[in-house]
Amino acid sequence: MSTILVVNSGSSSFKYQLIEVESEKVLASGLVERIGEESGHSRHTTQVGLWEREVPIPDHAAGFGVMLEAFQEHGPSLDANPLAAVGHRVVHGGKRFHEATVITDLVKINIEDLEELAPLHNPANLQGIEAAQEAFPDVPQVAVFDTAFHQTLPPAAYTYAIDATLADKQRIRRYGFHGTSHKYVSGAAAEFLGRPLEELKLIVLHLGNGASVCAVDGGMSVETSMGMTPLEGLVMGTRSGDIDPAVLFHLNRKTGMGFAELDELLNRKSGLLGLSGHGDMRDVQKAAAAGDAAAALALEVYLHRIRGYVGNYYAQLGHLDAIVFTAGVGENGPAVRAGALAGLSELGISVDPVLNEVESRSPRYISPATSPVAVLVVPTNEELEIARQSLAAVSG
Ligand SMILES: Nc1ncnc2c1ncn2[C@@H]1O[C@H](COP(=O)(O)OP(=O)(O)O)[C@@H](O)[C@H]1O
Ligand SMILES: CC(=O)OP(=O)(O)O
Ligand SMILES: [Mg+2]
Repeated sequence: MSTILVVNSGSSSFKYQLIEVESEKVLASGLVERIGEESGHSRHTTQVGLWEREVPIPDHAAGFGVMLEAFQEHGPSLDANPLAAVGHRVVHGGKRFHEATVITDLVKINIEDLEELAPLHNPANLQGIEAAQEAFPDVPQVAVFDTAFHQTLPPAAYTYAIDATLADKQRIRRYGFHGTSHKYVSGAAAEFLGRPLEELKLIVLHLGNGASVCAVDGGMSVETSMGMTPLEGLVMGTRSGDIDPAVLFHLNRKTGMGFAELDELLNRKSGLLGLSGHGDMRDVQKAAAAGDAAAALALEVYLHRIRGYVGNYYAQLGHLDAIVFTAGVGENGPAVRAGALAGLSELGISVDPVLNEVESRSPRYISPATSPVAVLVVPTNEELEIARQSLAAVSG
């Protein structure tokens, strides 16, 4: 059995799982959050219990230390489960990385070089890698890139219509993100449908805090809504998604806001948060239900954007076998699923109101049995996919 520690470092938190890959057994999982705030929070879950701690966690290195202490105090022992690898989620791999890669100094330089393209994510990913190298100097570290699955995008999908020479020099093109999730979910959907992935045309809606859509043709990503950075596309918790770039010129001229402020505005103060004051979908729904007009509009904008992408990608694919919902909102938000696909029955897309309310951790249909296009909920498992790819990278 091969045990892999999977580390998913976010900007202010990280999640981890200790996974026995062949059996898909999760030996432990946890979360270290509110890194850099006055008081941090950690949770460690094993097969025998759950432990929580409130402690200041100044940075990701300290957060990694909190995780190691949890393993020491509550198990399972990392000596008894020697690690085959530590698998790291790395958000931006640029054009260079097509698959999971064993981390060398050169790979780290490349990840650092891409920080300017993913300022919320790559610096945190790198800190996680360095903390893991220090804690486990003899264990191979593997980077699994969010961008890798989208290396199959055709030029028509990844090219921005701007000066080609400048774009090339500055690495400006669309890369796409959440690839580990889109890949895992496509495979799991094919398995659930009992059909070869090679034959299927799918639209995957990854609706988490960050959110993106992917058109998957025969198992390959052919179009996706995030672009050069994870800012483009859908409305997200705090990110605007698509916006006319001239808004930025206008704000700069009118208010004097500089690039740092504009970056902060679109990445951290927009999306659901900017529209309603709430970045978490559950809070937006609660406020809308209580009659808050701003929250109701935020929901409408969110759903309108998804519906537009579904129509767009259906047209790009020319045929559609299934639409697949995944991630926090996609897996747990029946109202969002129904709202996003409302009015599409002429396209063969409908959601069954009873099936849509079923709560389950397993893949399931939410479309009526007679629907030409299947609509599914398939829970994502980025950690298992990272563990599988990490094992393949160190074995191959
Ligand atoms: N029952 C639910 N109904 C609607 N939204 C939910 C529900 N449970 C979780 N969510 C939403 O899922 C989002 C987080 O998704 P997740 O995939 O965990 O995000 P990330 O991994 O990007 O941090 C939050 O906006 C949260 O409100
Ligand atoms: C790439 C990205 O947006 O990731 P997340 O959803 O974890 O923020
Ligand atoms: Mg996520």
